[in-house]
Amino acid sequence: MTTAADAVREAAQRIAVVSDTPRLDAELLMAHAMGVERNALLLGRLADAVPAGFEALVEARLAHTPVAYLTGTRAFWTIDLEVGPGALVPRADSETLIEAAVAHFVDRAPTSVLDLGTGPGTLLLAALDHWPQAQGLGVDRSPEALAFARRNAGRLGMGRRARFMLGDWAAALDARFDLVLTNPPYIGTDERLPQEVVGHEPAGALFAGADGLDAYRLLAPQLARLIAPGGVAVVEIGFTQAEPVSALLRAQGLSTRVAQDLGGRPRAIVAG
Ligand SMILES: C[S@@+](CC[C@H](N)C(=O)[O-])C[C@H]1O[C@@H](n2cnc3c(N)ncnc32)[C@H](O)[C@@H]1O
Repeated sequence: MTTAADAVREAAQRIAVVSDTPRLDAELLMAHAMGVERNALLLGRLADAVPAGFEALVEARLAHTPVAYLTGTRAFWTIDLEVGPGALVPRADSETLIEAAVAHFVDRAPTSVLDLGTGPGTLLLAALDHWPQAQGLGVDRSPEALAFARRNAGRLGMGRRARFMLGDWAAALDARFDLVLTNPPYIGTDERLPQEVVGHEPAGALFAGADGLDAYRLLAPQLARLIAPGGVAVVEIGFTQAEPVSALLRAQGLSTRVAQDLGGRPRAIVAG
């Protein structure tokens, strides 16, 4: 009999053609097909028979579908988020923004958080999980993404602390917030991306004009009026964008510093 362990091994070999993390992908798909956490696989369920549905998941992965769209969830910071087509898959690099915010609020906790371009609620819900007394607002122009965000807030027991609004960045807002988080689209329109990204994730979450800076040009003046006294904005950047984005923020009278991701690359601008 082919065991789940055999099937994971074989699937990983096939998935290696489309993924840099084939063994992890195969294990996540097997855990999903079995209806268990990946940890349960590592604890021995790989001796089980291959569940129905595993092969279809592998086929979809070979067609470049992101693993998170197949399993329906993605871990981010301390929370698990429900994700699917219509919402960007949260990236580990974006945890740099939460780390930078935690480093800023050493002596006090933020009570109000704004997440511009919230997608499935990623940065807002991670921040509210970290600061249980805080409340917040997530804005996105994508109704599909906001549907995921609202479901995630409910699933995580944050339905009363997290509100979500359909909108064009902060155009409709006049309040100030202790913490403003944003990871807007920042890819230049000519940049080449992997098939699993361009073929599956929403273009409106990725691209921002020829130089990738269009969203920052709109956001910079808005951020300057949104930050409460003593507060801070933390803005994700592509690793070549520290200079131009800092310049846009400084032109609005904000002071800036760069925060690096775990790979030591510039990943966020902290502005206040
Ligand atoms: C890179 S994704 C980040 C999503 C989410 N914050 C995350 O990390 O998973 C950028 C998000 O900004 C949203 N967005 C793009 N343009 C926008 C606009 N003008 N106003 C509001 N949201 C916008 C997209 O729909 C998308 O959800």
